[in-house]
Amino acid sequence: MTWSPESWKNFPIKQQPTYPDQDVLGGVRAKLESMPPLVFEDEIVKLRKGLAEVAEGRGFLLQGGDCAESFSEFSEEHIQQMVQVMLQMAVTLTYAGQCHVLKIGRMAGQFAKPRSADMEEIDGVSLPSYRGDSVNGIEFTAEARVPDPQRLLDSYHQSAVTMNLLRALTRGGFASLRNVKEWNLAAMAGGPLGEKYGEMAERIHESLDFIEACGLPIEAFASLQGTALYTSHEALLLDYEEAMLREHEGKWYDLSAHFLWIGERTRQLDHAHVEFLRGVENPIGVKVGPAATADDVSALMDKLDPDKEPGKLVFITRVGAEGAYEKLKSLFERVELSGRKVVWVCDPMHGNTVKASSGLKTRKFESVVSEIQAFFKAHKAVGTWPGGVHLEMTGRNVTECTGGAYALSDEDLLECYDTQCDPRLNAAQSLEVAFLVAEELKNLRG
Ligand SMILES: O=C[C@H](O)[C@H](O)COP(=O)(O)O
Ligand SMILES: C=C(OP(=O)(O)O)C(=O)O
Ligand SMILES: [Mn+2]
Repeated sequence: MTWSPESWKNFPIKQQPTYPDQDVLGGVRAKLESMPPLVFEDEIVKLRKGLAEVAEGRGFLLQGGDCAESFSEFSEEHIQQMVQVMLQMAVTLTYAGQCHVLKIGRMAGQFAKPRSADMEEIDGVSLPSYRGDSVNGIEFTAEARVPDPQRLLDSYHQSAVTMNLLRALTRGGFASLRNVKEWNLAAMAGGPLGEKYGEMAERIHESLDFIEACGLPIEAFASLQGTALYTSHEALLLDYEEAMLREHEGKWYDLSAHFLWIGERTRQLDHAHVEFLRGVENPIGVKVGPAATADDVSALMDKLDPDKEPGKLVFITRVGAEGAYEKLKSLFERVELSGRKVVWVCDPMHGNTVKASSGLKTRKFESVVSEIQAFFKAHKAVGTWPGGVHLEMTGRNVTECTGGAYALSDEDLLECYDTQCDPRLNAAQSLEVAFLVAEELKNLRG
């Protein structure tokens, strides 16, 4: 069947809100269609080129951000801290891992959540689950949990403001490599990770002094003056995504973000999400869970990347630490046999969610690290390239995942557990992951 912006409507669809009034939704869709785009075609083309380099083994992708952005946690400080920790992680991977790094935030549009259960029960009261701020409210009341289309417009506006700030923060000044020492977050200062980073930043600073002393002014290198931080989210709400499509030279771009991914719960071949995303020019990610077979992966490649273009398709594996090596190896082998170049990214978060004694969702730092190590080991065995990591993280000093250099315990979780949905690595844990990944990259070369 031929693709059209609306062809997804002919397919079954999962994880969608049921809006009480379709006319209100229609009005919101029309309004979104008339809005300016959040990103531009040329940026998407540039990202695809960057991802093609990663697919060929000449770069590494760092993708990260909140599990769910929210209306209430929105502030300049929150965004700046997220950018800051991503800059710290990227420079760590570049310097210690000696690898060019492409950065994508789960930012400026990550508002919709697929859920394991349709209903949530507390003290015998059962209400529809919270599905992200672009769908309904997190408060446990019947009123808040009714899906409201106006929230799509609110999330569009918050994304636009976030985008504006991201562009300002990454264009120059703050993101210039000359500021490498200033990126060290206050929350980490004095701690083991802050110190480790500080020492590395000092060495980078000295290298820049040396280059300038050789007569090469740093200002002459655009790539050291600022950086590119692309945006991404799960393309879950297809009414929103369709309204953000724009046609350019006969091709369709989803201008709600640079990079879009299909979640583990909505990647069925004959369903609406795969249908919608097969028609857009953006690079596409697909989450790949523990039950995925090599046949599933193979069929997804045929459907989403029929022209076999490196940089188009990104598989984000999230199989869980247990048995990860064997599962991943069989997937990598199949793709290698097909002769295709896809980007393989490790999401060590979503297969490792457990319940703490308090009942809170958490993830153990050691499981996160173990899945990343299995990912690298399996790539080494097959001869394929470990293209990147995908993390749920924040620049704030939250207590949502246990373990790490500060050895957070189950009891510590209650101190600052702020997530809207899944537990995030805090700033120090995120940087610790970056140092460990840098080590893996170095070993791979060595
Ligand atoms: O972020 C991913 C999913 O939306 C999330 O893990 C689902 O959480 P749940 O299992 O609590 O519904
Ligand atoms: C929903 C998510 O993940 P998954 O589809 O892998 O469960 C996510 O990344 O927020
Ligand atoms: Mn999540």
